[in-house]
Amino acid sequence: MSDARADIPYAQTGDAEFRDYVALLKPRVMSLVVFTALVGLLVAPGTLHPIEGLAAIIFIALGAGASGALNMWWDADIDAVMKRTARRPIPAGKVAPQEAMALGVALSGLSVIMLWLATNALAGFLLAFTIFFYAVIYSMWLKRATPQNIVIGGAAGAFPPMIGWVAVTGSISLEACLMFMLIFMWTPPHFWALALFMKSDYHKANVPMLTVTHGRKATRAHILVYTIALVPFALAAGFTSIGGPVYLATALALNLVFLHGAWAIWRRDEECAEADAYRVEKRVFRFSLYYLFVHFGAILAEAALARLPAYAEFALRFKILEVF
Ligand code: HEM
Ligand SMILES: CC(C)=CCC/C(C)=C/CC/C(C)=C/COP(=O)(O)OP(=O)(O)O
Repeated sequence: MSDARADIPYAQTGDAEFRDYVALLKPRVMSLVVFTALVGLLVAPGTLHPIEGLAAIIFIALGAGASGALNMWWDADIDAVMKRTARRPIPAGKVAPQEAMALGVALSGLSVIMLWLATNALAGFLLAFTIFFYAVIYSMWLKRATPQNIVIGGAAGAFPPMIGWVAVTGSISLEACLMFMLIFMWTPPHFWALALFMKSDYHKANVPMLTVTHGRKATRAHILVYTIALVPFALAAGFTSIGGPVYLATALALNLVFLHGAWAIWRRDEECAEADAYRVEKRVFRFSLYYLFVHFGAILAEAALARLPAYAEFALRFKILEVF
């Protein structure tokens, strides 16, 4: 393992603002993490007191943020040379690397302990494992070691809905595993579509992303293969307690569009892709975010529909009581 951040002199401007510390927590990626964790928590069988549920989501978000800060601390040297990341708080000289590390460690400890206390030990353990996986296994080890970095490392981002589910039930189920697999199999096409139009960044930073090590043609083929492998997991969830007709119809449509995009990426000739500024690749990357968001939205919609009769009965009884 190479020493990533050893003695890199980041000029400190000393003018860190609150928003720089927020940026360390990778808030935009956190939004999807929070949403998927929230869905896991809301659709799990059983109930959590609303205050406990809110606390669980806040601590999962804090844990995700903590792992983001640790990732930015470790990867500051990479971030400094990539155009997309050069303005992050550490390479920009706003926040000292040690400060980011301290924030990451402190928030990790706090979020894990608080999630444990608010819900249960297994949820706390899974959050700790997820932070460890993203910060240590992915950032410190795999990212600089193998082009399979994001395939294995992607597991970190797949845990949040499982953590939400476990926070309620205290155990792992088939449904929790399918939500995990949905994100796990989705991550490679999500990321490689982006890497196709960001190749020079990773090349410059010497990060062994698939585009750099195996070339663009191989990356295009990998996107197609992983998208095909993703489909059965996405559809299988429709036949469990978190699925139903709304989910299945939505998943079918989303997967057809995603497959079509992956196919279009695979079919592309490099010269024509470059000539039209990677429009297809950019479209597939943007669609990947929509894909995941809407899948989890459909899971939530199924849960709401399933609970509708109970709510209706409650409302009806309430009205009848009012009459008498
Ligand atoms: C190892 C796995 C992953 C890698 C390498 C990766 C990489 C990236 C990169 C490089 C971006 C562009 C960010 C930017 O423009 O600064 C991005 C965007 C994004 N990713 Fe991922 N991602 C991964 C997994 C995930 C997971 C699991 C989620 C959520 C469940 C996720 C959610 C997002 C979101 C919401 C954005 C859009 C952020 C924005 O608006 O800029 N990603 N991802
Ligand atoms: C609950 C919890 C701890 C969740 C956190 C897990 C999580 C959101 C993982 C996502 C992985 C991710 C965004 C990788 C980005 O790769 P990168 O870091 O190489 O991207 P970069 O080049 O933008 O830094």
